[in-house]
Amino acid sequence: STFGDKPKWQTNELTYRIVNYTPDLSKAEVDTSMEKALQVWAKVTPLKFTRINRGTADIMISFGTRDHGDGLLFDGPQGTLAHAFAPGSGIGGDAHFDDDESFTFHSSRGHVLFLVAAHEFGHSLGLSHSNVPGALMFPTYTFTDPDRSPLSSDDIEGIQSLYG
Ligand SMILES: O=C1CC=C(NS(=O)(=O)c2ccc(-c3ccccc3)cc2)CC1=O
Ligand SMILES: [Zn+2]
Repeated sequence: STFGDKPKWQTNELTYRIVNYTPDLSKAEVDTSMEKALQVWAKVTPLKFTRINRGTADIMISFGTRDHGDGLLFDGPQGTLAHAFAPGSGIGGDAHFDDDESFTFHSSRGHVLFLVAAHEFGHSLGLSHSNVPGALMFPTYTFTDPDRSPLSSDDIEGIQSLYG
């Protein structure tokens, strides 16, 4: 049935594009953060992510502030760090990061871009929030060692229920 089904991608081959960059990190650090964040999900599903550098990708990744063109305004420093859209055409799957925030590469001061992106890409793939504290899809940010997978068993069960 179509009613009530959580939206998901109808293919396992997805493209992404990093449309612009934040001054907080080097270009290479942003590229690495996004690649690692997608790999978190690719490791536990049949999903494959391919980067494109022009044109329209399934997951368009961009940094912006305040009114950045999707009608959902960012709120300046603190508050919302990012948002992402559930699977679908057009803006579906896209992830936007609030450039009034200070993102960091791996220190526990500031928000680790890799962790925020991994959470947002959970939404881009069709996940909603988890009620398990410490889960990657829990609504509040918690710093975890970026050298380890941030996925809890609840996150893995959630994504495998969609793309197992
Ligand atoms: O669904 C929502 C709505 C509210 C959001 N608030 S946020 O941008 O401040 C945010 C909060 C927590 C995270 C997060 C949670 C767990 C691990 C890593 C990041 C990411 C963004 C972001 C979000 O994804
Ligand atoms: Zn969220």
